[in-house]
Amino acid sequence: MSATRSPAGIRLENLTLTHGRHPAVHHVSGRFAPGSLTAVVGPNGAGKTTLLRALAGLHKPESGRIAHEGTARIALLPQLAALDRAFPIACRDVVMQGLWPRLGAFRGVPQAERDRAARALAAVGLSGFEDRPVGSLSAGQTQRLLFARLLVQDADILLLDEPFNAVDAKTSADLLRLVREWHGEGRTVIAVLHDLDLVARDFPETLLIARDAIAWGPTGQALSAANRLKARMMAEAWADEAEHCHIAA
Ligand SMILES: Nc1ncnc2c1ncn2[C@@H]1O[C@H](COP(=O)(O)OP(=O)(O)OP(=O)(O)O)[C@@H](O)[C@H]1O
Repeated sequence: MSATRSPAGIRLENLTLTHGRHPAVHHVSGRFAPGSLTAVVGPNGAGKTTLLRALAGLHKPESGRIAHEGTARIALLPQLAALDRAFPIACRDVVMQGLWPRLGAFRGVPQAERDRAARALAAVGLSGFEDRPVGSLSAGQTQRLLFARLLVQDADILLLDEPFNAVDAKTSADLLRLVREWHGEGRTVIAVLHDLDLVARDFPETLLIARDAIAWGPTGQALSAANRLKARMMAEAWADEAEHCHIAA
């Protein structure tokens, strides 16, 4: 990835996201500062994936706004389960998908870009996997592959949805090293995570969400016992059939 970065932050202005009539993210305001490394945590169903998809431009706000500070290339690492591993596609071609926004899906790929894909596979420890069908990979190898696809996108803002889910300690450490490198290069990294120990150790900023933003700021403060309890209670207070803007009793 290239070393020089233009500052790329994102502001949420009273952002509400819904699925049908269900609120998934509710009147959230705040800022992912340029170059920040933020964990998004919260109970199941708290709206974390929906928020990430909205930041990637894949989910339209019901109300409020997502304001980008600066011109940024954004890349999303979806949850591992979102990848169709039964589809017969080789690892090289999965990595190449990361080049589509720049090269188009159906154009020939220049040798330089093929080399870049090979380097990305090597960087995640998958040298020699170019022709392997994706369905033959273990969960950890598949997550490495998705990181290689992210690498070739050379994005200013990286959105990671449970990047260390279903991977062992070695893979997790290797991928975390990449995340730290991206942060060190001035990229803005936003990751949905469930492992609070990892968050406390490696993520300086945290957004604790339970549809509403419970806390957003330095991780030590955001993850206080009081805030975590509040997040649990808020998650229980939101019924799935709740009307937009109403908390069920
Ligand atoms: N496509 C969809 N259609 C209808 N409702 C949805 C859809 N996707 C998510 N939801 C609902 O929106 C709410 C938030 O879901 P989301 O996946 O964003 O939560 P999450 O915090 O990422 O959860 P988890 O930690 O379990 O992955 C949930 O109530 C969920 O059922």
